[in-house]
Amino acid sequence: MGTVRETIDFPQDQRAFLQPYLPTEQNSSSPRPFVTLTYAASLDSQIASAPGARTALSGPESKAMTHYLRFKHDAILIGVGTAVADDPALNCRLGDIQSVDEQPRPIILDPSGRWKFSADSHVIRLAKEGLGKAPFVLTRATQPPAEMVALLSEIGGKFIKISGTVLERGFTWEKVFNALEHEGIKSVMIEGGGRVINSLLKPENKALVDCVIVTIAPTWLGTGGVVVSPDRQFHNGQVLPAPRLRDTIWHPLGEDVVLCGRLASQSKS
Ligand SMILES: NC(=O)c1ccc[n+]([C@@H]2O[C@H](COP(=O)([O-])OP(=O)(O)OC[C@H]3O[C@@H](n4cnc5c(N)ncnc54)[C@H](O)[C@@H]3O)[C@@H](O)[C@H]2O)c1
Ligand SMILES: Nc1nc(=O)c(N)c(NC[C@H](O)[C@H](O)[C@H](O)COP(=O)(O)O)[nH]1
Repeated sequence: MGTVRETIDFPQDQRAFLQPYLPTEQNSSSPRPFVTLTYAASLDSQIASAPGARTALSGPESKAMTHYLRFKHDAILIGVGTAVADDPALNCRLGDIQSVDEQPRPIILDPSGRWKFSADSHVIRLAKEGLGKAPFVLTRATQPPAEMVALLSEIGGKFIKISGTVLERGFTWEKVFNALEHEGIKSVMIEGGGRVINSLLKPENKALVDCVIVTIAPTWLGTGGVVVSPDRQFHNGQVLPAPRLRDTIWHPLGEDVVLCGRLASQSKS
């Protein structure tokens, strides 16, 4: 049975506040992709009610905004924890989309082959039906399983091998962005999950992030969920400055508030 084609509307008159935070043509001449870090959090800074639990936090208006962001980026990137927990679609369901060429490319960071996708996985099904692009899976494996290689290649996706050192069982971000640049990807929105977000907020990585867009939902999830709270960093016994946003806008959207800001240049101070 085919997938029901859902169409989401993000009204034109609500789009303007995001404009200063979106990738532009000027950015596209930069050697590395424009990076937007975006997620939805509860009032207790949690993005899921438990590790591995898919948790809807965004209301319909901010969900529509996320689809607009997907429309404005060349790629959507998630960690394997999110791929396994959410079986996400990773496509844009905005009415603006005219053809699959306008869809963002799903990128999954899966160093050790935890994501056991099949023809039934949401993102694969959508790509088969022309409702999204096929994923690129970043891996450390020299020989990923042949049936997965075949499934991806049938729909225009692939495994991309990232070699060299790995950071806390993850890839170094420079290598990830180099790989995306090599694929001609000029802008990427990083949607999570917890480990990916907390890693990007570390002092050594935060200069790689151009904009941060957080949806804050008016709810508390309670202890035990997936928390956005980067480790406190020390240097010579001193606590390093905590990440902080500048150029902020707080924009109410439905019952949520959307916080936009920038991290990058602050890390140089
Ligand atoms: N509310 C939201 O906006 C939102 C968004 C995305 C995910 N989520 C939730 O987050 C949860 C998953 O989060 P998680 O922390 O378990 O997994 P994750 O999605 O952050 O994936 C982490 C994995 O990615 C891989 N990885 C590769 N390079 C990495 C790097 N440089 N840094 C960090 N990881 C790297 C590692 O294998 C690591 O274990 C799920 O419950 C999902 O529903 C919520
Ligand atoms: N903006 C946002 N609000 C949420 O309430 C929520 N849970 C996510 N989560 C992001 C994560 O990347 C999910 O995996 C995708 O939101 C899956 O969504 P799709 O199936 O692709 O529509 N993101």
